[in-house]
Amino acid sequence: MSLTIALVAHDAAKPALVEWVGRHIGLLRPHHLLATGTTGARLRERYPELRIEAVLSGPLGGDQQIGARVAEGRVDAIVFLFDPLWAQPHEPDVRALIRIAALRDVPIAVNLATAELLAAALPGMAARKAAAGGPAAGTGRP
Ligand SMILES: O=C(CO)COP(=O)(O)O
Repeated sequence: MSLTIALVAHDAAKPALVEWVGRHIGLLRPHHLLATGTTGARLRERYPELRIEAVLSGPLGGDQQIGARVAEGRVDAIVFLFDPLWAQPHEPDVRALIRIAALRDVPIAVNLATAELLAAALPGMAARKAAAGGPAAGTGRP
């Protein structure tokens, strides 16, 4: 069963996310990829073969849109490479996305080291979701 994986990166981290997707493209291809606007555009441009659903750009509400799906249990994993060196105008939205992922127990990788671990875990997550016949994550409570 396919997973829904949200991909989000602040500008300084977009190249790293684009490379991460390229390294794991075979693993990612069967899954539903969801991205904030500019991240999604960057990924589509580089990997036109991937189907990527893009929501609004982060500063225009894209983080909130993804957060709403997390709240609804419709996102299985998130890679969110935020910029740890620069404050964002939509900082409350950034915090809200991380918070709702923590609350709903959805795996969220906020750096490349964790994104690599997440990539390695994807096949197992997909198998568990298939066995459960439903969301692999997002249904738990801390
Ligand atoms: O700002 C973001 C996440 O907080 C990312 O948004 P973009 O992908 O539109 O740049």
